[in-house]
Amino acid sequence: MDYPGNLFVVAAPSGAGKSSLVKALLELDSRVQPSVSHTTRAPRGQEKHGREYFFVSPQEFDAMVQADGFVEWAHVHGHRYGTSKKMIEERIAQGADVILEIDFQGALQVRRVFANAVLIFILPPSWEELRSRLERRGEDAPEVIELRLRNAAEEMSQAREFDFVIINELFERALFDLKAIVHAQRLKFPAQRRARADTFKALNIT
Ligand SMILES: Nc1nc2c(ncn2[C@@H]2O[C@H](COP(=O)(O)OP(=O)(O)O)[C@@H](O)[C@H]2O)c(=O)[nH]1
Ligand SMILES: Nc1ncnc2c1ncn2[C@@H]1O[C@H](COP(=O)(O)OP(=O)(O)O)[C@@H](O)[C@H]1O
Repeated sequence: MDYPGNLFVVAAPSGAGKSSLVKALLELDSRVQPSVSHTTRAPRGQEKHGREYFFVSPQEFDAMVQADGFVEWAHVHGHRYGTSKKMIEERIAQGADVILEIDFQGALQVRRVFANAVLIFILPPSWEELRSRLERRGEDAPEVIELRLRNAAEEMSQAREFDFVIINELFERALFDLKAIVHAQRLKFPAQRRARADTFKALNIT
């Protein structure tokens, strides 16, 4: 199905900088809306229910799975995370651009349902830098950091399945790349024709 809005899916190993990049994009571009996932993990420091995630119990998560409420869901770092199907479909049907920040398993599942989804993978410049970002962030216990680093190798081996890869070395450069991908998607023929209907009509382009 061809929706008027675009769907962007961003995946990366934990600590590569995906949340920071998506947050900066959202501040710059009001046409992009975040999708808020459901998770069984506990909130961290400043996180709020309904803002970073919908924090739900394993039983509530099971009920959504049974009701076919997720476009995708996966086990990540010992917890379950899922994307509500209804929330995405409604918004891209209304012409909004929606961005998902999910793990690689989920990203590949989303593409099976929304064939036009744009898959973007964020890589850190090195293993040393990935570790030091996780440590500097100061949100996770040492054993959680070790688990995330062990999972990162598997996650990164999937990068070739994605449409675009951004190396997040210099933050501003990586943000520029992310903006360029979003912008290029909007310039594709059907989107451009919808956005500039008057011009297309004046030029007799159907
Ligand atoms: N499949 C899937 N993965 C998700 C979803 N929401 C978040 N994730 C992923 O779960 C992982 C853990 O996220 P989080 O606990 O917030 O820690 P982070 O890695 O520091 O962002 C990350 O790889 C997220 O991209 C979702 O709805 N579906
Ligand atoms: N290009 C960058 N250079 C240095 N530090 C960065 C860069 N991008 C992100 N960070 C920092 O690295 C840490 C992890 O970033 P975060 O966005 O939380 O990663 P993720 O969402 O991929 O787990 C944060 O403390 C963030 O401020």
